[in-house]
Amino acid sequence: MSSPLPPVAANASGPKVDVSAVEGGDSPVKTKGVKRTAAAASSSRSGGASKPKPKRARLTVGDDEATQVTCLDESYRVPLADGDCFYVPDLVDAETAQEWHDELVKLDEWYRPTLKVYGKDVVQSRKIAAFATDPALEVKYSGHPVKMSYSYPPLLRKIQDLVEARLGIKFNSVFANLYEDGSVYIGKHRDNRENRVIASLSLGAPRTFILTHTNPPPAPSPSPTTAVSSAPSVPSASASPNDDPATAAPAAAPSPLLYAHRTTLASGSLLVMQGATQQHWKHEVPREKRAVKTSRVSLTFRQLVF
Ligand SMILES: O=C(O)CCC(=O)C(=O)O
Ligand SMILES: [Fe+2]
Repeated sequence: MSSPLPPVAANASGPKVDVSAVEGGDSPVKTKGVKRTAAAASSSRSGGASKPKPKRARLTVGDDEATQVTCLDESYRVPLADGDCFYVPDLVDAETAQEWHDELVKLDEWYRPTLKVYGKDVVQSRKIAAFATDPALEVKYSGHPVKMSYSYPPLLRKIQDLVEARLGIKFNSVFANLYEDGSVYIGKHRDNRENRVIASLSLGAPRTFILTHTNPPPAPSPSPTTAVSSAPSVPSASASPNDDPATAAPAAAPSPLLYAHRTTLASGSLLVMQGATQQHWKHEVPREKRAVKTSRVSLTFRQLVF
């Protein structure tokens, strides 16, 4: 059985930062974070007579750190309320995507992380493999350090180069997920705001992806006489037949923005989440035991600010 991933930020030697406690959330799946150890931070600098302060995961980042994807055509936008999300259905063709999948599943770096779930250590059934370009970058999932590899396999480097060229930004890490079949899933969660941009490349079996707004507007009233749509994504019911058109309040125009979104991530597709998306939305790849019998790899390229 697959368990969802409850990642939290911390590092081995610095003070612990439990981002999940701050961000809250109604699912057992918490957030993911990053920081550098004092030792790692100093080892990545030249000189360093005075010991630098440990860099801690933060919940907010400055505007100057806000490198975002700006070059994608608006036709790729997923019109989320309070979110900044794009879906490119065909970053690479299906044949290439399958070839990459088949090559990546052979990597030595795959492992099942151990998670703390309600105080107990649980081995996750979904394998992951994590890579970072910066040797100072450390991440914890739920109290356990992620096994991070600091050298990229050539294919992964090639893929990251391609994604970076397409999006016009650089990433400093990639977390790969292996969904061996439809029984493997990732529960509803959000990744923390240190993930300034997450670009997820899907390779192999198509999988359902669900985005849920954490604070949608109230549903419209069921009563036809009092019906006033306050949920912008739901078209408002027409006014009651008794309403005098001259005096009736104008119906609220339905907003084109979404408060929930369900889609299928095609093989070779790229999904980009950035801006305030993680603050206002949760996402998941649900179990599809019957429908999905083959394997999928997602490469989640991350721009982690630390
Ligand atoms: O596999 C996916 O498409 C999503 C993975 C994800 O949400 C994550 O790694 O945080
Ligand atoms: Fe995620």
